[in-house]
Order: sequence, then structure tokens, then C-alpha cells
Amino acid sequence: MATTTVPLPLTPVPHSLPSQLKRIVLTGFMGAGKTTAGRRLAAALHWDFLDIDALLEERHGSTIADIFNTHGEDTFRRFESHAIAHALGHRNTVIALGGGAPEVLTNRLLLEQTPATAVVFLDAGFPALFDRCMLQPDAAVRPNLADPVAAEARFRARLPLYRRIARITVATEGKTPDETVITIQERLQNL
Ligand SMILES: Nc1ncnc2c1ncn2[C@@H]1O[C@H](COP(=O)(O)OP(=O)(O)O)[C@@H](O)[C@H]1O
Ligand SMILES: O=C(O)C1=C[C@@H](OP(=O)(O)O)[C@@H](O)[C@H](O)C1
Ligand SMILES: [Mg+2]
Repeated sequence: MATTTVPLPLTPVPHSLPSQLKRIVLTGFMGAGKTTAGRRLAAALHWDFLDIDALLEERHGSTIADIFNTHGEDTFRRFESHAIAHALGHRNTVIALGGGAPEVLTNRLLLEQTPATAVVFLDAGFPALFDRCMLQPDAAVRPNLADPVAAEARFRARLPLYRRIARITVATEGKTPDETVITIQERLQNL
């Protein structure tokens, strides 16, 4: 008896990314959700996830706070730039930057000049960001959040930089991390 081959249905892919896209970089202030949403986005896409702070902690065998204490912020920024350059060499990878990365011109140029890379700014107001950080039970110590007045000044100074480097801005206030991830995917689809 003749048999017919019925093609198996494809598993539905809820969000397909533009095929040329090889990296998604999340930027935004401390508490924006870069680490949390980045990890979940990578899992949803079956991509790798690289968190620049985690890379630095692994490479230097110490916490971010210890790197700040031992070497100072300028040296931390140099280490951070090296880690970003390394991470941008990876494909099919979601990269979570630290909140201060766009302050450094080298980092902005690296992001701008790396092809097939979409930078996504996770946006929220300072009070919400500060509260999120305070509510994170096991969060690493963030040295640049120790003085709330100075932190808010940094937030204001950085806002135009986040906006300048990003292809997409996602408003995160009032969203859950999973809703943020879905919105990022929807926005990337329409790039
Ligand atoms: N819409 C949202 N998107 C992402 N994270 C959110 C959102 N709302 C609240 N959060 C919470 O805010 C915190 C963000 O922390 P984290 O991911 O470490 O931020 P970042 O890496 O940007 O400093 C987490 O505790 C997360 O659960
Ligand atoms: O904004 C900043 O200056 C910093 C943000 C932190 O990362 P997150 O934005 O992931 O908290 C971390 O890189 C370091 O504490 C400095
Ligand atoms: Mg983070």
C-alpha cells in the first residue's frame, strides 16, 4: 500500500527575529531589568546570555563592589570595556550591560560599530528604578547607588546616552519582567 508522508507541524515560534540579527544588547540604569529580562529573553530565544558584571566578577574573582573598592571606578570602566568588546564577538547572544557602560565613549563606539546588533533601552523613572534595586533581596552591592542624590544626578546625565545608543526603547514601568521580555520581542520583530 502506498504511504504518504505527512510533514510534521513546525513548533510555533511566537516571535521570530529578523534573520540578520545576531546580538541583542540591553542598556538602561541600575534596576532597569537588564540582567533579569536579559536572562529570560535569552532563554525564550534559545540564545546565550552574557551579563557584563557577571563576566567581570568571574574574570577577577571578586565582586563588583570589591573591584570598585580595590581599583576605583576608572579602572572598573576599563575592565568593563574589555568585557564588552569580548561579549560583542559572540553571536546569538543577549548581552546585559552594566548601567554605567554608555558613559564611556569607547563602549558607545563599540556598540555602534558592531554589525547585526540591536541595542534596547529599558526605560523607567528614577524612583521606580531605585525602589526595584532596594527590593532586590540578593542583589550585588551597587556602589553607585550608595548615595541616592548622586545616583539621581547620574541617572539624569545618562538618560540622553541611553537614548542615543538604543535602536529600541521599551517602557518597563507597570510591567512584569516577563511582559518586558514579550515587548522586547515584539519590538525587535518590527525592526
Ligand atoms: N518590568 C520589569 N522588567 C524587568 N525587571 C523588573 C521589572 N519590574 C520589576 N523588575 C525587577 O527589577 C529588578 C531589576 O534588577 P536587575 O535585573 O538586576 O536590573 P539591572 O541589571 O538593570 O540593574 C529585578 O528584581 C526585577 O524582578
Ligand atoms: O550604573 C552603574 O554605574 C553600575 C551598574 C551596575 O550594573 P547594573 O546596572 O546591572 O546594576 C554595575 O555595573 C556597577 O555597580 C556600576
Ligand atoms: Mg545587571
